[in-house]
Amino acid sequence: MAEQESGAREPAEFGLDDAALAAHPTVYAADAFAGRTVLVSGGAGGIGRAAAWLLGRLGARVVLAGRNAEKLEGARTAMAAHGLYVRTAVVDIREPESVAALFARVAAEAGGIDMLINSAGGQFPQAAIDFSAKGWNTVINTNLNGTWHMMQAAARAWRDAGRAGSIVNIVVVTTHGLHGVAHTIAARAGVIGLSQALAVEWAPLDIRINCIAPGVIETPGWRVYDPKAVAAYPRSNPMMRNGSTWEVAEACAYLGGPAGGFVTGEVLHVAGGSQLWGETWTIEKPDYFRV
Ligand SMILES: CCC/C=C/C(=O)SCCNC(=O)CCNC(=O)[C@H](O)C(C)(C)COP(=O)([O-])OP(=O)([O-])OC[C@H]1O[C@@H](n2cnc3c(N)ncnc32)[C@H](O)[C@@H]1OP(=O)([O-])[O-]
Ligand SMILES: NC(=O)C1=CN([C@@H]2O[C@H](COP(=O)(O)OP(=O)(O)OC[C@H]3O[C@@H](n4cnc5c(N)ncnc54)[C@H](OP(=O)(O)O)[C@@H]3O)[C@@H](O)[C@H]2O)C=CC1
Repeated sequence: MAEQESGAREPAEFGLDDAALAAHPTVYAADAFAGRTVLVSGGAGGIGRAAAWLLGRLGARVVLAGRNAEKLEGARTAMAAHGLYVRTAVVDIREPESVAALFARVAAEAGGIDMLINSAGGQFPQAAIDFSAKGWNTVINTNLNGTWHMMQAAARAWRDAGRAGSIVNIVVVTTHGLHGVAHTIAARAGVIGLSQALAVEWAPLDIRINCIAPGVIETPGWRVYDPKAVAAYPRSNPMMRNGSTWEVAEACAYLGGPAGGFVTGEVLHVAGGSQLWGETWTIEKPDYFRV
């Protein structure tokens, strides 16, 4: 892979750690989310964790959700030590019953939510022609069906409580330059289309729905990618660098909070322009494309 370099790093080194997330400067006022409750799926992962830290620091009560209780507890402990209000809940977003139980618990223990960030998701790199039925179904179930279960449960809770809400779905860049993850592009394009349909259908319920399409953002999720592919990520966009989870977190605060009050059905790329120029190969680039 001529265009990819060596320089492998350990997955644990990817992204901002809790100490950095506790101290990172923010453009938002310290009380911008005071009185709000935010549920973050994938909240112990890279992007979700940064969003949880930011919104918690801005005064929100935060509920972190994911499958791995130990990971969730690690994130909760770090944030609680900083004086933030954090609760955790185990959920598999692919299972409607698990999602229903999550929302029942959040209603009972936190009085419901005002904002949902769907950051739970992921995929593995593989040439599409080699996808197994199980692999395809896993990625579609996680990213499209799982996100839908979370959105519908949130909307039902808001409708029943007569409460306004906003949803931010973390997707991927679907329109240009991301290769080797066709299953996730199909799933996320589905989430974008769904979000646009629901932005209209649920506007009468005072529910806003937007998506963020991150480009290459350093997180532990990168562990499934070949180190040689990862080494090439900084050259995959016109800004010639990787993005940080904080940059996505601040976009979540904009779209999901009061600043984005008149924005719905939108897709915000936080991708250094990779939706326009550049290529991200998560698998080895075929010789056919080498010029
Ligand atoms: C910068 C680039 C752009 C984007 C970056 C990011 O999003 S990074 C941040 C995002 N974060 C992430 O992406 C997090 C990392 N990703 C993951 O954890 C998983 O890819 C997941 C999201 C599918 C969850 O899976 P899970 O724990 O629910 O399930 P499981 O692990 O048990 O797999 C189920 C089935 O899927 C198949 N299959 C799975 N892997 C491979 C493979 N390498 N090869 C081939 N096939 C594979 C296989 O069929 C397997 O069943 P089997 O044959 O074993 O019986
Ligand atoms: N990092 C990047 O470069 C990019 C990331 N994205 C997307 O952003 C989102 C967040 O990614 P990132 O933070 O990097 O990745 P991480 O892998 O760090 O975080 C993803 C989190 O999702 C949770 N999760 C996965 N499957 C499920 C499930 N079925 N039910 C509940 N939780 C689940 C995992 O938690 P647990 O293990 O506890 O289940 C994990 O902590 C993902 O959708 C990702 O694809 C998009 C473009 C680029």
